[in-house]
Amino acid sequence: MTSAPRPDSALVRIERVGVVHDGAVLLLEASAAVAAGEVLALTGANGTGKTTLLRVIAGLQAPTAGTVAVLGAAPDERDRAFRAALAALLGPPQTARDLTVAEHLQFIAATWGAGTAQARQRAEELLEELAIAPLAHRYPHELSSGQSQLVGLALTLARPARVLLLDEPEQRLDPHRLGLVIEAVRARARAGTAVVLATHSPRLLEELADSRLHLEDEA
Ligand SMILES: Nc1ncnc2c1ncn2[C@@H]1O[C@H](COP(=O)(O)OP(=O)(O)OP(=O)(O)O)[C@@H](O)[C@H]1O
Repeated sequence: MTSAPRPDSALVRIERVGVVHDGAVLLLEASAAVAAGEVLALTGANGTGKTTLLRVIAGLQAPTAGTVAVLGAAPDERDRAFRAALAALLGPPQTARDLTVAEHLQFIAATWGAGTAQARQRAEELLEELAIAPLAHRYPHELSSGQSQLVGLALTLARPARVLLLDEPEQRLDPHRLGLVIEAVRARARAGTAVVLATHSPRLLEELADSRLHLEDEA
């Protein structure tokens, strides 16, 4: 009797993924697998390809070598099922000048199926979780850089996600706020989300990461 092939338990699998652009190496070959509930940290010096690898997993950049699978399929940014499975904070999020922070959060929740009351509640929960409730009625251009980072994270966490990608979530955060972010990401992982994050923060690495992929420059 032949047994059926076992489904891949990894929500994210990258195999020998590399990116070359105009003759320049953006990312040397990288391989990793991330299961539900796991946090993989990408580390390495500036310019070793951490953001590039996150962009590849998010379907924003095609690899020039190797393969990447998210929930068993190649990333497709325009596929709604893929968009419903993956949330990413890669640089400042796009925001609308005429919507407050709370309205942005409600809008995202409503986009993904929440009714009005539920969307409002979801927004309040995220604002509380990241201690940014006092910013609820600010517009995006009325925030400090650290506050913008927290709001960007809240907007990302407002999306449904079995896979969460974060590029240096520690940026511009004070130690207390960084602790809140670590808690928030840990809670998502405990709920079964696979997390891939790039970081230069020893604390984040120590407190959050289950595994680490260290990227190197071209020798
Ligand atoms: N649009 C682009 N065109 C050409 N080269 C690029 C482009 N974006 C990034 N690179 C190059 O790709 C390499 C990897 O950049 P990437 O942003 O992925 O590094 P990183 O590890 O995230 O760096 P950091 O720690 O500074 O954030 C770098 O050498 C960078 O100069």
